Order: sequence, then structure tokens, then C-alpha cells
Amino acid sequence: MNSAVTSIVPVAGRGPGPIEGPVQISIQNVGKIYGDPNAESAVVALDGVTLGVRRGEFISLLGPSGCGKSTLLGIVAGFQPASSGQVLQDGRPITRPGPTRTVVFQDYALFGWMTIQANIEFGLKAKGLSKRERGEVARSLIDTVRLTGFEDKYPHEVSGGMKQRAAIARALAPDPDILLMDEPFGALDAQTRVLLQEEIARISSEAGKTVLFVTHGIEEAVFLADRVVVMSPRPGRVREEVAVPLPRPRTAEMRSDPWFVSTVNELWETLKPEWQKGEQE
Ligand SMILES: Nc1ncnc2c1ncn2[C@@H]1O[C@H](COP(=O)(O)OP(=O)(O)OP(=O)(O)O)[C@@H](O)[C@H]1O
Repeated sequence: MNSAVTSIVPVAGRGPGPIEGPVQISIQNVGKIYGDPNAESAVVALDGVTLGVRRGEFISLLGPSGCGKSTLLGIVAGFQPASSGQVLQDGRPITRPGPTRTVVFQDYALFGWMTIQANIEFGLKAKGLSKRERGEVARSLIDTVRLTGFEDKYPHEVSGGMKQRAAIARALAPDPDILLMDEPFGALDAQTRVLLQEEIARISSEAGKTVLFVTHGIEEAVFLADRVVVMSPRPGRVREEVAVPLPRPRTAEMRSDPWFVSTVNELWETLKPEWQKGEQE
């Protein structure tokens, strides 16, 4: 463990400091093995991951490719079970997907045959809202993600950034407690990515959601998070945590803040050797 990075603590007077309050997601000693655990081909994706996420906290899960980030997110979503350990939401075990947790994927996962508005409204039918109410919620979210004027377009008619804005609005539509984001900006060009980082920082603060954000972008992880949780190469474990003292709302100028620059550099210097090793394996 790198003491230089782990020793970083919120700086007094710089920002809101660590999020206080009850733990909403409790990841307890979670392990995941793909395949027959006794077979040589078994893949140990996660090993003893323990993490508490507070209500309203934005956590970036940072780690090299293949370290089990998506696996962990999938277990929290309820898409797949842990092989050992458990995940609790507000004290209750997560055993299946539920409307209080929604997921944004890298590949947008929009329905191509539905307009942007219909995509956003989709999840609201299950909540029993009338057509008029669904329309109102969708229009408000379209405004939030700055897609006004594009509501009647189909996904193939808009840019990648717009598709991801729509996917974020769709995930917010059922008013979940927890937003799970799996490399949501991974498919976007660098400029769009930066713009959407600022958008999601704004939206998540305004909406007060708990966010688990998976990325292998160090700068993105630090810019967005209240706490960056760094995972080790496979089998994924929590390697270290960095509390981010920057105030909210996060703004573009913070990327040149001395704390930000040195933390990103420190993380890169710490992680580079093991990430390079992972690339070669
Ligand atoms: N369904 C599966 N069956 C077998 N092995 C799997 C399965 N899903 C993932 N794995 C393996 O588990 C390990 C962790 O994968 P995972 O996708 O969770 O990592 P990741 O950190 O999200 O990677 P990336 O950043 O590349 O998306 C990898 O070695 C992967 O090949």
C-alpha cells in the first residue's frame, strides 16, 4: 500500500469534507469466482472486498482492466450473486435487481426503436404513473440532461454524448436511491467525456444520489468522487482509498488545483507499474 497516497486527508476549509451519515451500501467481504472453484480454469475476480458507501456519497471505483470493477457493480446491482460475503442496502441483503438501484452502461443500452423521450419514460410504466405524469417526469429530466429539442429523435439520430445523456436521464427517471455507472463515458471522445463529467458531477449533487462510478480514468475518478476507491489487479481487492476535499459543485478550474494535479500524478505513479504488468499478462 502506498502511504503517500493513503495519507491524503481532506484539507480543512477546502470543502464539505467527507460525507457523513448512515452507510447505505455495505459491501462485506465479497468474493467472486467464475466457473467451478475447484477447476484450474476458475477465475477469482474478487477477493474479500469490504466497503461502506454513505447515503449521497459519490464513490469512484478505480482499477485496471480486469480487476473486477464491473463484477462488483453487477453484484451491487443484483445482477449476479457474490460467491462469498454479502452486500446490504440499508441493512437488507441485495439478492436481485430493484428499482431503487439503476445502472448506466458504457454502451448506452437505449432501445433503438423508441424515441429519446420514450426511452426515458420506459421505466416509469412499472411505477404506475399515468401517461401525462410520465411525460412530465421525462420532460423535466430531458431539461436536466440538456436534451431539450431532441426528445423526438431516435438514438441513431443523435451523438454518442447525447445518447449517454439520455441513458443517464432514463436511469434517473424511476428516482432511484443509488446510481450505478459502469464506465459510462468510456466510448466517448475526450472532449465530450470532459463535458459529461461536469454534467454528472452537477446532476448527482443536485439529485443527491448515492453513486458508484466505475472507471479506469484516474483524472475522471478524482474529479467526480467524494472518495476514490482504488482496486488492486485481479483478484480485485480494495487497495487504498483517497478522500477528495474539493468542494462542490465541481468545476473545470479544479482540474488545475494543485491538490488535484498532485493527487492524479501520485495515483498514476503508484498504479503505473502494476497496470503495466496487467497489460503484459
Ligand atoms: N461471466 C464471466 N465468466 C468468466 N469470467 C468472467 C466473467 N465476467 C468477468 N470475468 C472475468 O473476471 C475478471 C474481472 O472482470 P470484470 O469485467 O469485472 O473487470 P473490470 O475491472 O470491470 O474490467 P474492464 O475495466 O476491462 O471492464 C476478468 O478476468 C474477466 O475476464
